[in-house]
Amino acid sequence: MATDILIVDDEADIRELVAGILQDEGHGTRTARNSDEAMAEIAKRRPQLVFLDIWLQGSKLDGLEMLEIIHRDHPEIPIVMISGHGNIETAVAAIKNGAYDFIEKPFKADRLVLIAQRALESFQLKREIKDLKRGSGVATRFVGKSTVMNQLRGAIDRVAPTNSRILIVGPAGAGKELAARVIHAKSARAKGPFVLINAAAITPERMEEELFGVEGLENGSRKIGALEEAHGGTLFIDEVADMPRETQNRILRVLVEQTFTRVGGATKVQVDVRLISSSARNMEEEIAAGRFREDLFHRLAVVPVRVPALSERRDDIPELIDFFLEQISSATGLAKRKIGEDAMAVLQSHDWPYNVRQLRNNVERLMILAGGDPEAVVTASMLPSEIGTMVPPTPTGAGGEQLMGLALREAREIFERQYLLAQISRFGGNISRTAEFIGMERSALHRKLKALGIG
Ligand SMILES: Nc1ncnc2c1ncn2[C@@H]1O[C@H](COP(=O)(O)OP(=O)(O)OP(=O)(O)O)[C@@H](O)[C@H]1O
Repeated sequence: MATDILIVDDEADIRELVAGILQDEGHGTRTARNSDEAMAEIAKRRPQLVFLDIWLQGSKLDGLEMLEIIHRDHPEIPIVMISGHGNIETAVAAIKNGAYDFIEKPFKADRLVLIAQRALESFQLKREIKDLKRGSGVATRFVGKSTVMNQLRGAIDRVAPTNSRILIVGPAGAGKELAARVIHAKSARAKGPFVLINAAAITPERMEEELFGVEGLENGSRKIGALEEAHGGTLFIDEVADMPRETQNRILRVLVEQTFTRVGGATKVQVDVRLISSSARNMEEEIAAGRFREDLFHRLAVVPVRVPALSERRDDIPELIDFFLEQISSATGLAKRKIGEDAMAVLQSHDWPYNVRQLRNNVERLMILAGGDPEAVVTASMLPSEIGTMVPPTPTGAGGEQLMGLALREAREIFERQYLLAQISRFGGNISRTAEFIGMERSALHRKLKALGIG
């Protein structure tokens, strides 16, 4: 991810110099001349690092006052004070008040680059720690008060404390994995590991090694598999219907015999693992077609749990959107957005074939596309065409609004193009994975890319 450094200085020369040096190192920079501009930039998107001049001529707040506010609101952002010759004492005081470091004018490019590097690493570390701390909490927060969600919650509360094996069924992206995590978190195994293995993402050849581990590797070592890793906790097999027949046979044997051997080994391994599996496919059909063993199905689905499609609980959509705005904003620093009533109505009536994951991805996309103004309200006309109908600009006598509408549409296309290109490059050019991630069908993404003049 590109870095984002804010440089606050009243002297244009210094701003340009610092920005230039950092840009040469590949960093992204923004600049501000005074406290008002700086605060507006920070509100727009949380920077990863701030260079802050101690003396800010013609600014409402000086550097030390700003330090106090930024540090209070965003203690995780490192702030490097830029001090003039002779005010080292002030710079030292700034460090006592929470600044990360200071750099004295005139400075050498090398020192600036080094300080920036170190400060960015500190930011990254703090964020990772925060994510880790937050991880379990967020990952198990199950949003939604609709009747179907309350029923699901009730079912989860009943099955969680038991040790029964559970099969969670429901459409793609509806929250099956999340339900499994909630069950684990509410079980007596909560302090133990939660290990996930996705049967659809692993080749049949590797599946057994991943599940059971391997013995007798080249250097004589062994690798433990998911079953052993989950000892004392829960093993979640996602898309269990995609498990090859041979692996189904072995799993069944493990469930009957309660022990297994690693691939290439003879040692009998015994583990204490609760098995939760999930499937987006209709298991009865899989069994009828001979693709899934019926006896295994009955052993896995001691208790079946169904996660409803998003279209069965439209009442939950506003709360889910709020939750994702908050979650994405705190994870990425993007400004939260207000969703206008007309946009909310469209979002609530959309069918969401890829369910909550697709909704979440669209919220992220809107946050990126909404541009710089954090106060801007997302209207129905800003929604991507595959969700709402793109509302055509209101024709007026003078044609001004129409032109404005066209300009907006063009700007949105540019943003959208950038967004899609960024996602595609994130997945190494793999269109299928990109499509899955942003919750679009592959063919729809292709059409969209064509329409935007890409590929
Ligand atoms: N009720 C909910 N509250 C908050 N977040 C949710 C909820 N349901 C799903 N999510 C979020 O939506 C995304 C998709 O959910 P999840 O991965 O659990 O779906 P899934 O059914 O397992 O998907 P797949 O079938 O593709 O494996 C995740 O980011 C998850 O955290």
